[in-house]
Amino acid sequence: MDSNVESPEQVAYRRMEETTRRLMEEFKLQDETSKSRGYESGGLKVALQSPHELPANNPSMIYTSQPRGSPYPVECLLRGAAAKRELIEYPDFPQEIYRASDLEERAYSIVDIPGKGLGMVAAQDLEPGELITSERPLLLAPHAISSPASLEFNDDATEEQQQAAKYFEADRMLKIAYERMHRDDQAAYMKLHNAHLHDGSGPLLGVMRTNSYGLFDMQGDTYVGVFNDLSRVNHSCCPNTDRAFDRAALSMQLYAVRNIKKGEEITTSYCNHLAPHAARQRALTPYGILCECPACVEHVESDKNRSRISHVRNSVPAIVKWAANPMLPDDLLLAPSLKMLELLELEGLEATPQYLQVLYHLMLICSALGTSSVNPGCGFYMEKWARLKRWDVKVNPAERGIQDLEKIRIASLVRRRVLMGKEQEEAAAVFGASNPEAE
Ligand SMILES: C[S@@+](CC[C@H](N)C(=O)[O-])C[C@H]1O[C@@H](n2cnc3c(N)ncnc32)[C@H](O)[C@@H]1O
Repeated sequence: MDSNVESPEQVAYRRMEETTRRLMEEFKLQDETSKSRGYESGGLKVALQSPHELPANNPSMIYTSQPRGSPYPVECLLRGAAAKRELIEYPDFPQEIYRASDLEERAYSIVDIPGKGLGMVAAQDLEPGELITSERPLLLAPHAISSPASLEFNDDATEEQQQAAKYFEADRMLKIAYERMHRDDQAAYMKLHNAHLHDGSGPLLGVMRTNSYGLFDMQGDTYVGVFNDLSRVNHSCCPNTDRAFDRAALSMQLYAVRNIKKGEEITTSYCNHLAPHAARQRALTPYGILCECPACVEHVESDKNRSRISHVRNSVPAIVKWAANPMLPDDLLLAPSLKMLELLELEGLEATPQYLQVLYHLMLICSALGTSSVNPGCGFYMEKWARLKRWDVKVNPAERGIQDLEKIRIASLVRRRVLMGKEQEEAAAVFGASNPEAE
């Protein structure tokens, strides 16, 4: 190899040094902590003490590799001692995970995708709910790092100067974290795509802004992470996967939300993909993406469909009322729910809460109607729902599902007029005297 040719990492380092020099000159900075003529930074005190020795309201940035002692740690940049404490005191933290590269067979590979750079494709057929990979970030930091609140500006500082100073400070903070990272992780970070080469972001911030996913909220900050493989997944407004962050293992899980064929591209959403086309395009512009997914190509029709879908609400109380009232037709809720499911699948919106909500409604409706009268029946929708719902980190799906199913079971007995003595009492307790069957 020609030794005069710079590697991508060397180019990135050189650019980082150039940016640093230019900004040091522009703001007359003497060293990292000195006061400049244009602005003063209070954000760069580095705390190396144990979090237990620092007061909870200590504003210093904490640089820490977590989980400590793990062969596969995450370089974390945390805002204050309380944030570090909250991170490491999370229930069951730390759970160890495998690196995808340690596994003999991976469910995906990273390849060139025409017009999109690199991307992830399925190395095998995948089913809805199937885990594709679980990966720890290379670097974790507060989302708001690119606008440090601790900067104070002179009155005559222009907006442009203020923006440049914010990006500069952010890159300096990221540089400290970067220098603590393992060499392999540094190289992997620098190889990632940077869509912010010309807007004043330093190279580390540019990579972070291009490749990070939101992970969780802690102490009023949203934390984001940059990944080695997961950051290679390209965007689609009809994504075939969804993501869930496991805090105990400090890792992001990527799972299929519909059938994915071997060789098919694996996609995720970088924005609110239920929003109208124009809003999505605005959100994707900083990534340099002109999305050509089916929803963007046919955006007039798709916007109408997505607007209808965005109005899907929790209808469990209405379903229970219908189930307990035999005067109402059997297909009152079944037909519109089936149509809504079809629309969601047509739009490729399986990675939305609305999809789960409609599957759940169908599960309850079919349960009330009895398995024999509906095809494919309650079990079919329940299985689909449960496969995706198990990734929901917020709710214990088993508990909620069982409670609602119990209500529906009683309501459907009312509907089918097959109530026994004890069930009549239960129905009276659930539906009160307004229910003719329970009186
Ligand atoms: C997080 S990276 C994804 C991996 C990237 N393709 C790479 O080569 O490393 C985001 C960048 O990928 C490209 N990208 C992602 N989704 C795209 C899409 N739907 N169409 C075109 N380019 C896309 C854009 O250049 C974007 O800035």
